[in-house]
Amino acid sequence: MFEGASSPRPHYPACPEPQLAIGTTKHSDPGFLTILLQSQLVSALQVFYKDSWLDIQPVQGALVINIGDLLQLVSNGKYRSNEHRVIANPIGPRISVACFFSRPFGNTSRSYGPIQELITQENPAIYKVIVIEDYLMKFLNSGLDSYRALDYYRVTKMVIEMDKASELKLNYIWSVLSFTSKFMYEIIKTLCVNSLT
Ligand SMILES: O=C(O)CCC(=O)C(=O)O
Ligand SMILES: [Fe+2]
Repeated sequence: MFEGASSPRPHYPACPEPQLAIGTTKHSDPGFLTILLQSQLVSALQVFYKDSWLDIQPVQGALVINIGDLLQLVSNGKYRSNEHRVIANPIGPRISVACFFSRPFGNTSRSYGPIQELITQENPAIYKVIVIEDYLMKFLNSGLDSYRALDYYRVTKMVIEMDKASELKLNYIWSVLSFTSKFMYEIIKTLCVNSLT
């Protein structure tokens, strides 16, 4: 086994009423890569692709490779992690063997960021550097949210683009406001002066 690899065996009991159960919720794997030997028994793994769920049919002797969030981060978004889920099934138990390639265990102060060689002026870093400890906390706390831990590390640039019509409208509102406030100021001044004299 490589450093940073773990190999749990997800075990899914048969579900008598799958229509009432969730199975595993939609998620992307937090590490770099996951190599999966799917149970041949039943098709239960689904990948979210172009707004719909696709069944990943088990193929005899084939391994499924899932790209994880950390690979998306270090490749500066060139490789995209996939969102997947496992649906509940009346046939089972289903046992698959997953090998997660994540990060060296025990060293939670380790940091990762987009690979320097991939960063140019045309392709600036779209992710900040993460510290594993902080990232894992965000991952564990994200629960059923659709906002992923990785999303917290996006470099966001607020670009406010305004079309000509909105700009004209804004200028108009601004001039009306400043005229009104000048007008109001003059009225208040006159009232004050009058009341004092
Ligand atoms: O059991 C499977 O087919 C997928 C398991 C999985 O997505 C996971 O353990 O992260
Ligand atoms: Fe997964």
